[in-house]
Amino acid sequence: ADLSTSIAGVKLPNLLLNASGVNCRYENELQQLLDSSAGSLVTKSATLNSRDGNPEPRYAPLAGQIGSINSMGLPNQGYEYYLEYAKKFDYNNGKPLFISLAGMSLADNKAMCEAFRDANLPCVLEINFSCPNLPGKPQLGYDMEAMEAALKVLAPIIGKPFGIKLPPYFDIAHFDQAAAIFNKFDNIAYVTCINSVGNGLAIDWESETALIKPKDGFGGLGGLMVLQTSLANVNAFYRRLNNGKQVIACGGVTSGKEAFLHILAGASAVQIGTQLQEEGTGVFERVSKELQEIMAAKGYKNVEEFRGKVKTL
Ligand SMILES: CC(C)(C)CCc1c(C(=O)O)[nH]c(=O)[nH]c1=O
Repeated sequence: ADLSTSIAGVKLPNLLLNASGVNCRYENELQQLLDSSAGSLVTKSATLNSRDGNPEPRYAPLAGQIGSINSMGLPNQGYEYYLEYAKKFDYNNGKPLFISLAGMSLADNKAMCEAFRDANLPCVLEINFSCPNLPGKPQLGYDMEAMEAALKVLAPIIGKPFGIKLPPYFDIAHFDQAAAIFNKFDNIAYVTCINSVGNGLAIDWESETALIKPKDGFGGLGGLMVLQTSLANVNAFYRRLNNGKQVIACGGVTSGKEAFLHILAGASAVQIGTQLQEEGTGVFERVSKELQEIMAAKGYKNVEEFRGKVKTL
């Protein structure tokens, strides 16, 4: 079965790719993704200057393989490292390149977007709206006015199709408000739903201790436990976005089954985070095969035949 797809004007031979943040901070990790069965790759969200991130342990899998918790603190090489990588990237290798940006301020996001615009490269920018906002204010993705103000500055600078990485929403009014904002910007080509479910707390019952060190153990939740929230965000934006805007799914994909569900919910591509962290890049081959087996069993030749076709009662 054909798993290829197009996003923001670039063609992915396979709709599976990594979630930003996992196995994508360093060039050697990015090469591992290129050498895998993934159809594309996205870099670790970049900030203006390089960052070490939070003290460890800052990532932990949850017992029973139900998911993960992380408070990495945006460890990355600084945007110029990823700009250089994007300048020497072989765009004829068959897999497109996505670059994630998470400025610590609108000024930082503006400067990074201007640098990528001036370099005029075929890579696709994915702006991480879980980036922090002013102190005391929620992350950008939860501040509708700040999110619209940021897009009014960044969308014209980027000029060409780009994507935004969104935190999960849990209120229908928020789906409505966020989608109405995104529909105002013609060059928002896609949204990636979801980033980790913010500020969970994982505690080990034997040691009576939080699993991760930063933020008193508070961190973003990922993996199978966030699947239903992710499916809802994928489908909510699939139903609300117009003018051909697409949705990339991220959240809870451990096998072909969850990838299939995300496509039913409306996803044009599917990112894998926690399962990639736990299993390694072989996950792309395994999930691709499982998805193709499911499609064959159901008689689907390509994903267009069932994308967004989730039935309701
Ligand atoms: C949470 C932020 C540090 C503000 C952004 C980077 C990020 C991180 C991180 O680097 O801690 N972890 C996630 O699960 N998603 C993210 O978007």
